[in-house]
Amino acid sequence: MSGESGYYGKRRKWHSWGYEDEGITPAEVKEMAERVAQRLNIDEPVILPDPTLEELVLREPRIKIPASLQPFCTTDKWDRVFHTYGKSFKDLTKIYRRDFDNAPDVVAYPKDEADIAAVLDWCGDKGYAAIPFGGGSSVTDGFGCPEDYPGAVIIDLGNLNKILEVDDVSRCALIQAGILGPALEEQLKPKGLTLRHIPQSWEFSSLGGWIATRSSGHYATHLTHIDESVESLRVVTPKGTIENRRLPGSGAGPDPDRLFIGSEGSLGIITEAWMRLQGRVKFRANATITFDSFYQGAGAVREITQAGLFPANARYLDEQDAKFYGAGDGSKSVLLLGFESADHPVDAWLERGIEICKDHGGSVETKTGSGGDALQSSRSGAQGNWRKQFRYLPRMMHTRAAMGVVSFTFETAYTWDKFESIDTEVIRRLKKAQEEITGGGIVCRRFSFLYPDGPAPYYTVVAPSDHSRSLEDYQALSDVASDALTELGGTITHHHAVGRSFRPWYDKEVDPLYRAMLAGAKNTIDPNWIMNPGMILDRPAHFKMVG
Ligand SMILES: Cc1cc2nc3c(=O)[nH]c(=O)nc-3n(C[C@H](O)[C@H](O)[C@H](O)COP(=O)(O)OP(=O)(O)OC[C@H]3O[C@@H](n4cnc5c(N)ncnc54)[C@H](O)[C@@H]3O)c2cc1C
Repeated sequence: MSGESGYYGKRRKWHSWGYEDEGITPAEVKEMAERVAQRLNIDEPVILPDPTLEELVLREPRIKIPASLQPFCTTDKWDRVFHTYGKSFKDLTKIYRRDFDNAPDVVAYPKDEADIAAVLDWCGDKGYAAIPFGGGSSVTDGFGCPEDYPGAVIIDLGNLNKILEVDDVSRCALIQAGILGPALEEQLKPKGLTLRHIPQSWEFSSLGGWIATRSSGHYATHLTHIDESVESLRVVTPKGTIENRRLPGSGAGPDPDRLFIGSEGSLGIITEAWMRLQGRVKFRANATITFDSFYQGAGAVREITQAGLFPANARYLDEQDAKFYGAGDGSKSVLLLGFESADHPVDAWLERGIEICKDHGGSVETKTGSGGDALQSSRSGAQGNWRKQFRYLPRMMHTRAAMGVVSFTFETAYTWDKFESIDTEVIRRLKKAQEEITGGGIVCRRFSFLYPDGPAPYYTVVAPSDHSRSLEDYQALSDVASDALTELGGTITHHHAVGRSFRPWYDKEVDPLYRAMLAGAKNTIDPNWIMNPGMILDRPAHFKMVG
């Protein structure tokens, strides 16, 4: 059973991104480390070797698996290690520090809802934490087990990986929640349909994880969040199963799906979803446009979004970000603008977008319309480099942890009226903190998603450090960013979820009375507070086990 659950039936690396049989060569690691070291003026980075399973010390499992659950539950070391962490900089640094003090006690690989219900019953009886696991790509500490629980059980949904039904009249499909991005699209392709929800973590993230974290995918505008593609959900909770009705829209009270979308495993386990689909893309048109300054191009991007053009792609990178992704030479901000359709040519939309950019002083570097090979052009030049790095960089992200530099991203959203003032202040505070804490570093940003009323800026922070303090330096810098966003009026997360990492700031962002109302809902369906403790809400101090 160990590690072989899931559609592809093969093991993934537990200390980095990718399958075990996919090699990142030592030369690639060295090249990446040298590039980062050069940009941060580090003379000779010390690159730690990859950790091995043998050298890790785990505490003994604190709990015993009942006989009825043994066929799909395990305490094997590999399984406990693989499911200890997500993939944030903090996680990867702890992995390279060989710190597995808080590994889960048991990992369950349920085949169906009956197995899930049986595990939840067991956890409910004993007070063990029950923690759902989709693709494991959480970057916000989505799985950590609280110390005050007598045991922690990870529920890996990798065996729930099928498309169960396709309604091609309404263009929807019933899909199991544990399916990863590639398997989902593979199974839809013969029907000529697509979900077209492609976060950067697509290869190793699941439908249930996307819904539980309100992820954002391929579309820079319009169908940005997974929320818009959910038609209805089925959720197994400790108190029973909730199945919502399939409806294209409804005015019947608060939306019952919405409570679970973004609940991060704290209310129950999403097992199936009817998802709205689309035809596969036939027409594309795209252009690369440069601007002398980030704020100049931001004006163009705002006007495009407010004109109702809804580009599929409108990644707008500042000078440093463009250089980092190979989309520019570091002297200009770069807008990668793209339109697509399964039904009609989109050249008119691109032309209007370009017109707006030119009004704001933009220069068109490349352009391909529906008549040309827009697919090919999105795979070459600035567009292609960005696309390639977008897929390749996750495979290399452990390098930064291995070399002891600080490297993390964070994202937010706020309204356009506050854009320049918040952005300037966030960068000012981060640069000051970098001077004080790490003696310098890089801060760059892009717009990853756009709304008519505001952008979702995405910041990358890289700073020199060393193995003895990189985690502490990361936390100090990340706290500065989180404090700034909360104080200045942005959200603490646009699409990476709250997790345990951003709970203190989420608690400030959301009205206390609303959180009390959520706690009431949780108490009804999870009276022993076993579901992913610490996510969104904390178990009340006066809590007593029931049942
Ligand atoms: C390299 C990289 C790139 C990323 N790019 C993006 C991006 O472009 N857009 C974006 O939105 N995010 C991105 N992320 C963050 C992450 O991929 C998303 O949060 C994703 O939605 C998590 O899906 P998952 O299946 O991996 O969930 P997991 O990491 O397995 O779980 C995330 C949380 O959801 C809970 N959960 C998982 N499945 C279920 C379920 N079926 N029912 C209830 N709760 C569940 C877990 O308990 C956990 O708390 C990225 C992460 C990495 C490492």
